[in-house]
Amino acid sequence: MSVCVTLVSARRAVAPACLWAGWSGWRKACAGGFRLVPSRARSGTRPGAAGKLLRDGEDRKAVICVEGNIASGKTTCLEYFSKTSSIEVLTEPISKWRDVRGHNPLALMYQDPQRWGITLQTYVQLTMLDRHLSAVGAPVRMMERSLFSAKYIFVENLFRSGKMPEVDYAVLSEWFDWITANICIPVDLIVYLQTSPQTCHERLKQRCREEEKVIPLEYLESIHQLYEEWLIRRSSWPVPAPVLVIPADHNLQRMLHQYEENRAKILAASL
Ligand SMILES: Nc1ncnc2c1ncn2[C@@H]1O[C@H](COP(=O)(O)OP(=O)(O)O)[C@@H](O)[C@H]1O
Ligand SMILES: Nc1ccn([C@H]2C[C@H](O)[C@@H](COP(=O)(O)O)O2)c(=O)n1
Repeated sequence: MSVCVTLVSARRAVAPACLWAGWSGWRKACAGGFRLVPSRARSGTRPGAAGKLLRDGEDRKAVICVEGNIASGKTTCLEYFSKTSSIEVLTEPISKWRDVRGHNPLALMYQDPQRWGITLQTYVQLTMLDRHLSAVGAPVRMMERSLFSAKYIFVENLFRSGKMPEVDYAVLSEWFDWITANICIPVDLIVYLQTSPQTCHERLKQRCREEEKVIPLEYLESIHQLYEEWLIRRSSWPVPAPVLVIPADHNLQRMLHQYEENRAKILAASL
């Protein structure tokens, strides 16, 4: 008999009604949530999974994370692949970052990173974990960014640039280390959309997201350097999966052509 640890998804974390209803009410409320089971019994399924909690039934699905600088074209790439029936895309939960119970931590972070960086990044960590653990119907899950880039790129950038106090960085790092030590976050392929910071700056201005109007070119240059250190030079943090680099400074037509050219390599992650 396998021992199952049942946790509730972030969407169900606060459930006062079922707490009052006792254990059976709790079980009922959790029925639509997810189960994390110890991977001990199937430690052969994924490297590094042994002993960690694994989302029940999801371990056989391929996970592709599309990484890249702000406005590098990740959403556009995901939109293109969303037309493939075997792929289910999961965009970044940015609408949540712009509205958590009426507050906008993304805007606050850009206004005052020293004060609000920890607030945004704690919430990003939670919502990205939720994305990684969410159920998908299709055999391939294509995600925009990952729990890993949230920590290795954005938290790191805030800290290194002196905009995050050391204690905030320490607390976020403790959370990240606990999550990755105890929960299996499988990634089979990273697709890195490699752009110049200048291209991103142009696309950012064109997209014109209100919160991002304050972003200078230097910010995009720092994010770019961190991505290059992580995925190209491999000199900073562990890379959780093979990396497919797609040069992404080209116009849209040429990018779509490149996506088509790389389709087989991308889908090979699911074989
Ligand atoms: N290859 C491209 N050439 C020109 N503009 C692009 C290209 N790809 C995306 N865009 C535009 O650039 C902006 C940012 O693209 P988006 O896909 O939202 O980036 P991301 O999701 O990485 O932030 C959007 O306005 C989008 O329409
Ligand atoms: N961990 C993160 C992830 C994203 N952001 C910011 C950067 C952008 O302003 C926005 C969404 O990014 P995009 O998908 O457009 O590249 O969220 C952050 O601050 N921290």
